[in-house]
Amino acid sequence: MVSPELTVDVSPQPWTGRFDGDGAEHRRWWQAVSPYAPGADSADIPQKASPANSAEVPAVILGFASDEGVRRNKGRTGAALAPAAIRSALGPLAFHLDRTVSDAGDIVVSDGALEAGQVRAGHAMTAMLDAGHLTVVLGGGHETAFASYLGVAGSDAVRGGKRLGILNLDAHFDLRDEPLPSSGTPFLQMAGAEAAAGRAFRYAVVGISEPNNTRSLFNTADGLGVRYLLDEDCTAERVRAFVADFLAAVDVLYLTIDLDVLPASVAPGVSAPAAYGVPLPVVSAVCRQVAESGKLLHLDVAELNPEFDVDGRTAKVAARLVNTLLR
Ligand SMILES: N=CN[C@@H](CCC(=O)O)C(=O)O
Ligand SMILES: [Mn+2]
Ligand SMILES: [Mn+2]
Repeated sequence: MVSPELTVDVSPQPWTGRFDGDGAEHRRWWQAVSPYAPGADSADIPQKASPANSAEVPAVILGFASDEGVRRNKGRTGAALAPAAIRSALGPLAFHLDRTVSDAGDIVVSDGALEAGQVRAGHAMTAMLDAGHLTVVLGGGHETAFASYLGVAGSDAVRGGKRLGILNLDAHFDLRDEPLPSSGTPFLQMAGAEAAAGRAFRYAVVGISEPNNTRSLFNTADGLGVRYLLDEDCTAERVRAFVADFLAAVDVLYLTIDLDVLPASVAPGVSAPAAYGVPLPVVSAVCRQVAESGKLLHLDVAELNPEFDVDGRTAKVAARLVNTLLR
């Protein structure tokens, strides 16, 4: 198999964390993660390309260091620092995973060059997906989601006819109709791209805050057939049933977590903190449910803003959710 090209702006940096020993029983993320080398791991061995157990699919992490989407959306910038902050929070965590994890480094969005960065990240992701990896993108503002979509939409799985579902954990629809793409527009961009590709747009959102989305955004969501649960309706039981229904209607899932879905006390380090929010145990249960479905193709975590974080609280939550999804 020919190794796919990978061009990133920042190569993988060393991971750090507490050292308890070299043995497997002492292993933490910083000891387990290796630099991504296209073609080097078991995913490229044909008989291992589709492991029977989805918990053994190798994962690869890619950072999307971008402030431009939030800047264009008139929010508080700082999310470009998030990939490094999430890696720092992941590094010391005990490693209980059955899969390998590698780090491909970062795509860096320079001022104004959002669209080009999204395309570059998408290409890198598609190559990783087609080599048999579970891809994990660390944003960036929620403009990260359109980069993720480009990667997923270009994959053999989706081009080959697998029904794609996009599940967003978010206080916002991010269906804004604006002249320029931003952190507020990615899912309307996806709706247009899916229509152009002749595919159904399957988009569901858990955690919508009614006072933080205008009537116009609700109308757009209704017009596109978007399924959603309001934050106040997010009991564990209702969320579980909602996610199960959505999963049943798709073959592969792209899960995107906008950390502002969580209460501001749990996730203060975001551009737009949530006054209400979905409790962490409910969000964590969704992650477990998605992981156990075996349908997870790609995930990303967006909107962490380390400049407004408190004691790294939001970064730690992001790391914990990534760990749960890969477990
Ligand atoms: N990523 C997008 N976020 C929200 C921001 C809302 C706000 O700033 O209040 C949106 O565009 O709706
Ligand atoms: Mn969002
Ligand atoms: Mn949001």
